[in-house]
Amino acid sequence: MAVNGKVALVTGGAQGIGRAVVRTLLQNSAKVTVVDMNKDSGEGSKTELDKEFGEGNLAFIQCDVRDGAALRDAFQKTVDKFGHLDIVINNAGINNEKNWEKMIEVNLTSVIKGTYLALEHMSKEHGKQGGTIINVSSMAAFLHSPHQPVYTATKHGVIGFTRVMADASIRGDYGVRINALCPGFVDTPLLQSVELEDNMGKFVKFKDDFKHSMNKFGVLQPSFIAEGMMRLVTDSGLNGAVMKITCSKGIHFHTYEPMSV
Ligand SMILES: NC(=O)C1=CN([C@@H]2O[C@H](COP(=O)(O)OP(=O)(O)OC[C@H]3O[C@@H](n4cnc5c(N)ncnc54)[C@H](O)[C@@H]3O)[C@@H](O)[C@H]2O)C=CC1
Ligand SMILES: CC/C=C\C[C@H](O)/C=C/C=C\C=C\C=C\C(=O)[C@@H](O)C/C=C\CCC(=O)O
Repeated sequence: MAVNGKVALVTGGAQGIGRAVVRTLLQNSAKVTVVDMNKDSGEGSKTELDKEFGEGNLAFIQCDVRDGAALRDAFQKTVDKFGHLDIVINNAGINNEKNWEKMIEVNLTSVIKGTYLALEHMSKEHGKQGGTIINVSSMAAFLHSPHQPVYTATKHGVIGFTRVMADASIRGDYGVRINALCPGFVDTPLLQSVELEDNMGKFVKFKDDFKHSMNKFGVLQPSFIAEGMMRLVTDSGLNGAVMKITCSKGIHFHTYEPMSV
């Protein structure tokens, strides 16, 4: 899929990885809606990006992705404003082992909601033109560690859900490619949460292990993750692939044993 002229919706797009991919999409002449709960970051980011790429290419909608009605409304407003929808990146996520029920709502339940809403606006089963969905997981799903039990569970869930939906898209002829993306450690504000008892709860005592892993495996830049996302958007042969992005191997894909019949 060429990106110029396409319409994208990015959750959690006001900062970090999401902001990096929003900027890359705008660089490639896409129209973008940023859906984020942080009004100040969202409006600040829009002001900066409007200066760089001109007004009329970027919309910001303040929305907590856990609010299903508000998320549905954000998708509809995007189609009303830009005419259609082609790319959805379910990126919003948190690290909060203390309020782990909230974390499941953000990191997994809202990714499921975002995927189903994306299909309503893109799938041929709804008479639409097709598109691409990227659901953001993590390398935490492959290299578990003792301090993020529920975060790890949510990221495993994103992969499992995404792979099944990619199969459903083939069988149902949705015309929509659906991928999971698993970054290693990335230099964003999220990483700071590992130091905080408010986020880590009783697991904060393991923070030195986490920092050891960061030192061992390295920390990536958000722009490199955006590069991986753009490859998933533009390469039509990747439906269902699980992309991994690490310092050691760069952009690569997880290989699964073929299912025995
Ligand atoms: N930073 C890292 O090391 C890694 C991050 N990830 C994942 O990448 C995604 C993005 O993370 P980062 O950019 O690092 O985080 P970040 O904390 O820098 O940015 C997350 C954005 O999502 C927004 N957000 C959070 N909860 C929300 C909600 N309920 N509704 C709407 N917006 C909400 C925040 O306001 C923020 O703008 C997350 O899913 C995270 O789990 C995956 C692997 C590594
Ligand atoms: C407080 C921040 C919260 C979450 C950040 C992030 O989501 C957590 C990441 C957790 C683990 C990252 C692991 C990174 C691993 C690598 O970079 C690999 O090079 C390690 C080598 C092999 C992994 C096994 C495999 O590839 O299957």
